[in-house]
Amino acid sequence: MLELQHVKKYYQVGDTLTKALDDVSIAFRPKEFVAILGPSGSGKTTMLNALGGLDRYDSGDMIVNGTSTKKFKETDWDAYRNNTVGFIFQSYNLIGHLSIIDNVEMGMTLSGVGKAERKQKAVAALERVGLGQHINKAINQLSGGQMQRVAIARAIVNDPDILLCDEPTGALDTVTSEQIMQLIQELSRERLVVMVTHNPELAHQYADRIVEFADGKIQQDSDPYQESATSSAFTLKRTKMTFATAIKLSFNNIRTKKGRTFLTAFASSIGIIGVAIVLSLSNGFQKQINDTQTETLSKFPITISQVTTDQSKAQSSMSDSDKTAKNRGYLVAAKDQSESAQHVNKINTKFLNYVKNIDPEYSNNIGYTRLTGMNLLRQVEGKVTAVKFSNSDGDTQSIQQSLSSSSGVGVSSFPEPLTAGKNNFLQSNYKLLKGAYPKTATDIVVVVDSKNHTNINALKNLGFDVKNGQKVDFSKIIGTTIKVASNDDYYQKLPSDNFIPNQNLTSAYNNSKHQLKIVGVIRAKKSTNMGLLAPGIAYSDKLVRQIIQDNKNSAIVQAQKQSNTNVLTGETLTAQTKSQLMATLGSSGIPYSILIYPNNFKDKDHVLTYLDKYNKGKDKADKIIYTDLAGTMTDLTGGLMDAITYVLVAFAGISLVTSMIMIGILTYTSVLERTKEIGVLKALGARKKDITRVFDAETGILGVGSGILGVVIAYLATFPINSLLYKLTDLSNVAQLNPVHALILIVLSTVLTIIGGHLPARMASKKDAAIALRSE
Ligand SMILES: Nc1ncnc2c1ncn2[C@@H]1O[C@H](COP(=O)(O)OP(=O)(O)OP(=O)(O)O)[C@@H](O)[C@H]1O
Repeated sequence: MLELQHVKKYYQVGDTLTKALDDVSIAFRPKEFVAILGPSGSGKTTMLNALGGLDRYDSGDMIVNGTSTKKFKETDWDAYRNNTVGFIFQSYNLIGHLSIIDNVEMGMTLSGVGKAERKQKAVAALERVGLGQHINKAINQLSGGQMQRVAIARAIVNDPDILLCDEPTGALDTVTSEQIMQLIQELSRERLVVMVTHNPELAHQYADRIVEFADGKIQQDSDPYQESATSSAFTLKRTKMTFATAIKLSFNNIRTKKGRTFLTAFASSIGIIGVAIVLSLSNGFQKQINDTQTETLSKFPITISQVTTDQSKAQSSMSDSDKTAKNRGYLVAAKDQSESAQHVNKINTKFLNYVKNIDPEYSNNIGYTRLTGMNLLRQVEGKVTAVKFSNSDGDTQSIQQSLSSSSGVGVSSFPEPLTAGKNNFLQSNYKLLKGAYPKTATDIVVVVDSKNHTNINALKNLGFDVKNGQKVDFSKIIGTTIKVASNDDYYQKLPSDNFIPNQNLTSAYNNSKHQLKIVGVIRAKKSTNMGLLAPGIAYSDKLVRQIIQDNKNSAIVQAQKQSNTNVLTGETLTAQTKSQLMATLGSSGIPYSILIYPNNFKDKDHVLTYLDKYNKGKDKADKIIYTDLAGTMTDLTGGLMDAITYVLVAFAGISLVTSMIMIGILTYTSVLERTKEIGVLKALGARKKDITRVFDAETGILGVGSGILGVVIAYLATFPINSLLYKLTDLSNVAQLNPVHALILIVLSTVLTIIGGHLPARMASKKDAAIALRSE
């Protein structure tokens, strides 16, 4: 039934050659009890391992049931060990972290026997070896003899044809040894039993046949057997461990080392914690920024100025500014960078009408800044005095004006809604501190900042006698009236054809058609945050339009139109300064800049699309370039946030890799620790793949565990982080862990740890079963 033919197995270690099996030929009967005797190191175990398919030999052949094993593949050997052979070892080789039943069932589990059948067979085998009453004990609660009985039950549960025993009583006392020998003798009535022993008495007492070994050779055989050439069909049932079994094995193993596993999972979760916190913070900050943007930046208008900067040109010139050209022996006369990026927007009536036709659903407020001067007169202590709406004490006005007209911040005229009653700019952005919101074109308001300050120059320029820091009661200001004189009343023509302000302002004052009145004091709402209107006086654009209407055909405008010198000062004018002066005098309805206030952040896109449509098919020079300050800021902060996140995630990622290496080391340790178990599993017929699977399952469990642990810790950490951030920055709930990120991180942790543990797992699977079993 089993035969070795000229089997040789040599070990070459350094210079010494050990002939563990030196041309061994021996045949066994299907049912007999063979004892192998011999001195230590004579090759007994080597032969037993060869018979059990645990170890390969250098030459010769083994015949099983008339079939040569020369053509056996790895999986055939696995199946052979699983179906045909049962092993009993001196040191029992039970898997400590599994129950008695699980140990006995393992071989069947590997060959895919169903659960009920497994249980029934395992219980029967345990009863057979006399352990029926101890089934529920843990392995470490059993005596040596009982453990050996479990091992015997495990060996015979699959009813193998061959039982191989390597000094089964070597570790047992005399009485127990006798019992075990009786049991083995009983089993040999149904099958072939080959037992290696050092004990000649026991061998002679129980065995049917004694084979004596020395120096790798059979010295004596008490009952040799000649195998007749039978060739009965010999089929092997393939083994295959299910993933569930792998998980169960690993899970049980992990359970026996709870403390260590927890520490490892915690240590390797630090990477995940790092990444999760970084992500949740950047997530939260981005959200905060977005909220602030939608809330505050949406209040920023889209501005269209007569002179603007072409951002695309400005940027491209910036990016190649660091390239140094070679000395070519000439220089280039070139425009200044900012000048060459300058674009003149041809704002004309057609474009003004286009803007006016914007859908009020998207933007209901359109403001204008104009250069138009107003001839303001006020009666201060009975005397008519020229006053002005201005925040400056000198002539710096124009710089401030052009700045505010291109950014939309700090302007003095407020837009009136396209559709009344809806989305009113003043009412939605400004709080009334006293008085009333303006109703008519001649109603003006005083704007104060969050500290209730207003610009002192604005008050001084209106004829109020105030000192820095002086408190002025609302009642002193509200109700103040100012008159607007027409150009014709305000300016008088000299015989020299030049104009000067009228000496008799009283008649101009009395002739005035427009009486302005300060009706209220307003302050930007908290949610607005942004001083769109400069502290000081704010008036409606409608007022300015009326003044332009009045002055368009005034004498001074007519005269200035004809002349290339300033009709007030006699200065020579360039085309540009002339048109500026004309605008100041109120000659044209074309504003210096247009400010479009979108109703909210989302509507801004619609507004931009609407503006882009105007440019379609137009020449570059005829295009209208707008400035979207809010958009520029959004892009900037978004990009910045992304960059910071990438850097931080990269740092945290390093600790992820560290975790991965750690898991690798841990799996390696585990492989070393479980070498014996690997040997046992192989002896039971586990394939290489199955062994890999067991360790992959273990690292998988560890990966999922550390991923979940990391995510949970990171989630818990967001609470103290948030309360700290709240104390520091007043921002609430900044750190927010995105569930999708959490899930991705768990998957990532699992994948990384499996990768980290896979190499040691592969190593484990390649371990030589015979060597693994010899390990202590
Ligand atoms: N992996 C190995 N590498 C080198 N030599 C080995 C290896 N395994 C076994 N040997 C040698 O092969 C010889 C036979 O060993 P084996 O274990 O088969 O002897 P044994 O008769 O079973 O000894 P014992 O009764 O002490 O268990 C010994 O000299 C041993 O040192």
